[in-house]
Amino acid sequence: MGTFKIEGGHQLHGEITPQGAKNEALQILCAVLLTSEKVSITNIPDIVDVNKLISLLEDLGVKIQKKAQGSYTFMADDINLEYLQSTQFKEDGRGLRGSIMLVGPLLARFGKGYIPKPGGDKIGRRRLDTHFEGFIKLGAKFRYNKEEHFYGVEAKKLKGTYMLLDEASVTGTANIVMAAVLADGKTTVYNAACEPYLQQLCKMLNRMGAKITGIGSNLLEIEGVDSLGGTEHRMLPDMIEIGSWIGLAAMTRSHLTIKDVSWDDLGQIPTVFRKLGIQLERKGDDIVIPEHKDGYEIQNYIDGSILTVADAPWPGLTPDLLSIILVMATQAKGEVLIHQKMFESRLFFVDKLIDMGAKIILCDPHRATVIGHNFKSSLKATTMVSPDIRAGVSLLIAALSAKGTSTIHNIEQIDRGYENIDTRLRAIGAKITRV
Ligand SMILES: CC(=O)N[C@H]1[C@@H](OP(=O)(O)OP(=O)(O)OC[C@H]2O[C@@H](n3ccc(=O)[nH]c3=O)[C@H](O)[C@@H]2O)O[C@H](CO)[C@@H](O)[C@@H]1O
Ligand SMILES: C=C(OP(=O)(O)O)C(=O)O
Repeated sequence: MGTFKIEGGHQLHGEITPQGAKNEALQILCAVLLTSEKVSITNIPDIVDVNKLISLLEDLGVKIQKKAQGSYTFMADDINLEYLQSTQFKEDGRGLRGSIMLVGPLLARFGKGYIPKPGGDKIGRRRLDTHFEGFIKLGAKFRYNKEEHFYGVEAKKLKGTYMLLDEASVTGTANIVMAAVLADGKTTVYNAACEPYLQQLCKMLNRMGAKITGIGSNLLEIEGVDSLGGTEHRMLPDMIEIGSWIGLAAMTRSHLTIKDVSWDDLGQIPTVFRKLGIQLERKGDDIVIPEHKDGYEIQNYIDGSILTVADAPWPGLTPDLLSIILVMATQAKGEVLIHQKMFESRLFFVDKLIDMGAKIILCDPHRATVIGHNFKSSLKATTMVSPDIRAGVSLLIAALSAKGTSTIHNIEQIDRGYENIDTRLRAIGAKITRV
């Protein structure tokens, strides 16, 4: 178990460049299986989950060349389908959530796709019904081995159809779209998820020869084609990392510039931070956060009632930023209700913040009320364990703002999604070491 030691209470300064988007990378990498031609991808983040997926692709027989940091070519012209039945695949496939998106492309191109119950954050139930109901609608036969938690779908040829998803699942929509692009005829997917990750995936598939319309909406129409070709793709900056750096700047009252953020793809994110009192300036494509010398004040609603920050499928606020917003609110002036609607176990980490002196009432597993200190009292350093990727980063931000030296164990959870976070934090003045 890896550990960070953090000496908190220091102001940070300088520029930070966000990595490529983790959740986009996981979709895009799976899509290379849809063609035998070369696919070149840049801005791939060097993080544990992505590297695990690249190694799964390699084990499947994909030829991979690293051209430079974050830049790779992939060629899936000789796939070893037997690997999918191996014990190694049953082990490695469960190492991350994103591996589930291997199924759609494999089913579409090779007529079969298998996956062990995938891993990812332990943040509540994470069902896969939407994915498999979609494949079944496209004509696939489904089986599930309960003992091994091993899922399988098979079909000689998928057939386009209409489907109304039971929920706007991000990875579910990606999986279904990747299956439908090679199906016979037209598929309509209603209640589709439409995060920038998915918009990027659909645009890439269209460049490969797919015929997808409705990109960015919750109604996708996909006219099946016989085959797809190679392409080039560049990952967007990671909007969750961008939100994390905004939270960090606020809590440490630092002047930070976040470079090349792709503002137009950030949706609600800047607006929500502004409602929490954070000043964000747009300079070209950068976000500049000035030093908040006098703190930041949470806005109430027009009628004077307390602000609620809740997650919702895109274009609502992503659930992946709620833990960061919650930690930031602990030093705001005012109160806010954080409502994590999607996941059941993502707010339990507030216990640690309470130990550190934060004023939080956990109302139930989904809701927490935060009463900010307005920097009148700082958080106290402590020892903690990172329970999941976003809670881990939130605790790290809390530790960087706290008085004294904190210890965070299980930092593998943070490394799953943040590239060289300690090195990048040291470059802006943080006192953090990996032990
Ligand atoms: C690898 C990857 O891309 N992971 C992201 C992806 O996970 P993932 O694709 O696994 O998440 P889903 O979109 O399937 O759903 C997440 C959770 O939200 C619930 N749900 C979903 C849609 C909906 O309309 N109502 C609803 O309640 C689901 O039941 C589930 O518990 O999307 C999540 C939701 O943005 C993010 O937290 C994850 O970081
Ligand atoms: C929940 C997350 O990731 P995953 O779906 O990979 O567990 C996340 O990125 O916040």
